[in-house]
Amino acid sequence: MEAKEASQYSSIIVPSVQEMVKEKLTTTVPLRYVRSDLDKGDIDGDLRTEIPIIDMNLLCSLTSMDAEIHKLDLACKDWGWGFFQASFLDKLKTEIQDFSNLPMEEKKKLWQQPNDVEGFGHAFVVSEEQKLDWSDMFLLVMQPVQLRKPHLFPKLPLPFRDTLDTYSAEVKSIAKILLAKMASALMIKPEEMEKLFDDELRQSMRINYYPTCPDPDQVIGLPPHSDSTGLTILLQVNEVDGLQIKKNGKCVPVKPLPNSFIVNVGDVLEIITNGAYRSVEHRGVVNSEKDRLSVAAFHNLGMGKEVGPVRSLVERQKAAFFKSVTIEEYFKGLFSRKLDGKAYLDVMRI
Ligand SMILES: O=C(O)CCC(=O)C(=O)O
Ligand SMILES: [Fe+2]
Repeated sequence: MEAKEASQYSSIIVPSVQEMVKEKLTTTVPLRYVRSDLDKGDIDGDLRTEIPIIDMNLLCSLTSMDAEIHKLDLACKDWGWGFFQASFLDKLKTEIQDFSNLPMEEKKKLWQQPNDVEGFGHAFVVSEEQKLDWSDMFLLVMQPVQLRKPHLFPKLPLPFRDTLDTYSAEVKSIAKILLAKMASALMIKPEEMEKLFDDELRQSMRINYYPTCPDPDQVIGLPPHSDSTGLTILLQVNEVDGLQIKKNGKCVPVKPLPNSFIVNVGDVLEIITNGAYRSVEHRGVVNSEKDRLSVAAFHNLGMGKEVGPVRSLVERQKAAFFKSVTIEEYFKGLFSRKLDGKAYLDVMRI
């Protein structure tokens, strides 16, 4: 029942950009990828625009907890983003690279099926006329484990399958720690947050592959969007630039830092915190020299949970700024649209 519901979300099957570039099927950009519809954005070249770095060790130690929670709190209010230190994930990175370079006949076995968004392919393609992104993705629901698709997860090559399994459990526990600290900073009752992100919490992994492009200014790797999740933990796999976030109307490039993740407040957390924390718009740009890889772990509410501002905040602020809907309704609406900045959040606004 649950797995069936999950597979109702789908996206129109599109060509693999990686294949197109590798097979030299194109030396110019096909029209469907030319994004004259998008604003190129003003790049913020000011080196003082520094993304806050949160130290996970400090955050979790009792003595200096207050200062680091305050930093985390400010980062979420002001940016929707932050970094924290973590052990270096060499093995995972190498295995993701190898996985992305599997021969096409192997990848085809893991391709999206009709009426399902999981597997290799793309998401948010809802019409044959729609412009396409200069990227390929591989999407997989990892948690709760009973929602792993039998035709996908068990078919992943070893040792990548085991590495991804371990990574999944680790980032899930990091996400839970961060959510608990955020609840504490906002004076949300701990049990309210715990109940929302309990053992049923859904974690999806999205591996993004951005091939080189003969004319990078004409295309977009991933259009401006905010993540439609609670919390995203993003790893820039091969340390190639390409991620940009929007801050005060300008695009700020996010340099990949070794030993760090990017933590991203998603729309669902903005709703839950009644707007106290803001999801941030970001995009992926490509270049003509180096392929780029990233892996995003999205953490969301489990089946049957309600997305809406938590009671303790609504009581204190005496108003709810967002509607409450079931997570199923929320996703049905989301996947029937193309990615468009923070537009879907406005649909939820009261
Ligand atoms: O590739 C990146 O750095 C960003 C990926 C992203 O925004 C996403 O998967 O939602
Ligand atoms: Fe994103």
